[in-house]
Amino acid sequence: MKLTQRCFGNIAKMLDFYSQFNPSPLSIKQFIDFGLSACERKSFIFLRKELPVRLANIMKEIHLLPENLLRMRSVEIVNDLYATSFEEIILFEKADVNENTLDRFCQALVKIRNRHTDVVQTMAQGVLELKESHDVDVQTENSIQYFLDRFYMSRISIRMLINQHTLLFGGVLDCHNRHIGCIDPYCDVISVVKDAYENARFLCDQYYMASPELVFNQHNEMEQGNETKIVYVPSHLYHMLFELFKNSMRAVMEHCGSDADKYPGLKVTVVRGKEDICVKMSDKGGGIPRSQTDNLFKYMYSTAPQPSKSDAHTVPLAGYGYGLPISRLYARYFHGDLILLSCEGYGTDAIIYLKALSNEANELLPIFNKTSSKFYRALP
Ligand SMILES: O=C(O)CCCOc1c(F)cc(-c2c(C(=O)NCc3ccc(C(=O)O)cc3)noc2-c2cc(Cl)c(O)cc2O)cc1F
Repeated sequence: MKLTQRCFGNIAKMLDFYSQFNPSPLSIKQFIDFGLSACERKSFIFLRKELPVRLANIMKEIHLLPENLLRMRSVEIVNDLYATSFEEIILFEKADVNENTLDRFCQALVKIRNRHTDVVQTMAQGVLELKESHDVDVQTENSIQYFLDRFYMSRISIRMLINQHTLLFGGVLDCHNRHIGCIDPYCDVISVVKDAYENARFLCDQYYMASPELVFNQHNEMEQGNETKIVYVPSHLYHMLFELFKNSMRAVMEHCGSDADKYPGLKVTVVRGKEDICVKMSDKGGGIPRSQTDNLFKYMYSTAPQPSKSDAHTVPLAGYGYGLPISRLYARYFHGDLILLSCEGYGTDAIIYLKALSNEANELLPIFNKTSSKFYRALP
């Protein structure tokens, strides 16, 4: 049954009910403390409210999108996915808290996570459909940028809650693994840097038959001489680093030309400060003009046609163009950031800022309210 028919049912009322609550941001410290106590019942009681609140908040924004975007086939598909998942979660609202309910809840979360696997690509397809069918003015482009940053941040946060619950209580217990869900309390930053480098280098070698070397150093202001460790989600850090390595390698190889016999190395500096952990990646890839740097973070600007399967080997470092904006969202999700400092004619520095202290690494969540909806109301 299409969303529109369902929406006039009780979903609309339930959406209004749950969207009146603000999402409750958790810090990495709270994720860790909760994970160490590992009480499935408490987690269930928290999530059966928090997940519908987060889903309803972003669904209300989807419904405020400009008509011509909302009517794109791919956006309707995403809308339906969210409505289906919202319906499934609110079924647990008044369920008895027993073994059977807890098992069914875990299964429902896994089903929802799988259902939403391709939402980033599907939304990108929706933006492409809009670009190909309508003229998009600057105001609409800005509202799409505003929405997608909030939409993808919401998706990162919902998947974080689902992953924590299913990893902690989903039955696959690995007592040797010191991780708390998807969080590593002792994440070694340099080892994630090396992993991301090796994998990006593999793609670079495949296409360019060569790749820049990695030169790294670290400075620990708080514990002189010690390696920099952080309480963090390794997969988030890996995602950011892999994207930055791909971009730096592409710039260096294109700038120096594939016949060069030597390529300037990529320099990575990891610094542990009192408040921040910084990972700076410096390349000599020729850089981009300051006037163009912001465009790299724009969804509309970088929405490239999907790399077709046949020529997927041609530009392996290019994805859907969403790599950088979403990497910045991962950094911002726990109150960090990702910035680009390019010197045209020389090269580019990219800096990832992370919160050094887990009690300061709070989720940054979009909140649906009068302010945010005013942003959309002005649209045609
Ligand atoms: O498809 C994807 O997902 C990857 C999408 C992204 O693809 C790009 C890419 F990997 C690398 C660059 C690039 C260039 C370049 O290309 N310089 C040549 C030119 C000179 C002038 C102008 C101009 O005047 O406009 C534009 C480019 N220079 O520095 C960078 C660069 C960019 C980032 Cl984000 C980074 O972390 C490190 C870098 O070295 C641009 C990309 F766009």
